[in-house]
Amino acid sequence: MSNSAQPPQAEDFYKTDLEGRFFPSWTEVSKVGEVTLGEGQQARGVSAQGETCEPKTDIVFLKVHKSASSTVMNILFRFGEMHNLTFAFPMGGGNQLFYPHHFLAKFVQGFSPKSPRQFNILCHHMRFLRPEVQKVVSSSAVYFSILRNPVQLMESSFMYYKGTSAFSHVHSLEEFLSQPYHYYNATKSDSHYARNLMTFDFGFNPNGEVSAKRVQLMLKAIEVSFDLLLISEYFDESMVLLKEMLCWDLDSVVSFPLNIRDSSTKSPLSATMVEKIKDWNRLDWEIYTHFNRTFWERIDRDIGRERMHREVKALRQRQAELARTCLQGAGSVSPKDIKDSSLRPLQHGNAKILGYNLKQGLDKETEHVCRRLVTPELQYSSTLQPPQQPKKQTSNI
Ligand SMILES: Nc1ncnc2c1ncn2[C@@H]1O[C@H](COP(=O)(O)OS(=O)(=O)O)[C@@H](OP(=O)(O)O)[C@H]1O
Repeated sequence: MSNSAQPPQAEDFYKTDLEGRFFPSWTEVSKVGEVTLGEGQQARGVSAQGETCEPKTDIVFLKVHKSASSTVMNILFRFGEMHNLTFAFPMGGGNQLFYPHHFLAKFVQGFSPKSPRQFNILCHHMRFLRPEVQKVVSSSAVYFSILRNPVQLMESSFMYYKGTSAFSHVHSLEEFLSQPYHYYNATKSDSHYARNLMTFDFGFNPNGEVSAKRVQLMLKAIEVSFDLLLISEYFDESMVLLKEMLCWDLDSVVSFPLNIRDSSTKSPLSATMVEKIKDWNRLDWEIYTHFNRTFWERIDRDIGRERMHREVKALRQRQAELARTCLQGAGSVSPKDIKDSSLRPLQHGNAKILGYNLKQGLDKETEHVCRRLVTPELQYSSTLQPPQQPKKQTSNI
């Protein structure tokens, strides 16, 4: 990651640890050897401070595109399945809540204004609209989302949404950035994939003017609605914050990265391109830099960096242990090498999305746990979804 792509606050936290490690985190940690159960193994129902707390089961997760949100969703699917929680599935059997429309309660399977219903977990892709969301969850629900550096987000989005109107006529992201208004038409229904995608997913206008006042209003509105904003560049730290907020144990937030791209479909970004992407996505940049700062302030306030370091270490050790138990080889594999077709993730645009092979000969219970960890979003969602009307939406974009 280019330094100039990174806002100030996030860089200095055990830098060397993070620089060498992005994917797959367990390959490095697995060298550590023995797995010890540290503070991270807090029993469910007991907070890190030793006070009792009730695990939270009413949850709204705004699944922001291209921000590691499928990995978070897998965590929610596993927790919900294990604890028999209800999910707000999209009506008609689709995978998205009629995105890119603003969310409406009636998009949820089983909800109708005449017989309103509340669900435990709302986590499928949607464009956020708080008053409508509030109709389908408890008033005590916890709201959270995840953000990603808009520079890397756009590079990912360009490859994944290569077929959309703004990107389909250019050969490279560089070409698009050389004259974006030539290719970008804000009135097209898929233009949001090309500019301020986070701003759009939070429900705001991605083409709005960037005045200080407007930015402040947007940040305030997000702050009022969301209890926690995770940062995908600091995924493990995010999981520690999440488990603390939800009063869950460490095992509940362990994951393998999902929906990850093969490096052959990633493009290097020059310093000039980084600056252009920041300018082009100015609203996203404002959101990201603000909540990246408050993320670290929250860690300092609630956990402290030393304890965070220990918790992250425990989490990575647990992931390494699970990887050794569950996976063939060192980690993710190319889609053509995934032996079990039910574990093959959706391939989209120009992105090559990696997956996993499970070890052979696992006992039934272990196989179940391992399979769930690596089941791609669409397959997992279908498994959990009760039988319903013929499908209306099918794609993952
Ligand atoms: N654990 C973890 N930490 C950091 N980053 C992660 C993690 N898991 C997934 N990813 C990266 O997230 C990108 C996919 O995001 P989404 O799952 O939100 O995409 S989607 O909108 O649902 O298609 C995708 O980014 P790109 O590889 O750059 O495309 C993934 O690599």
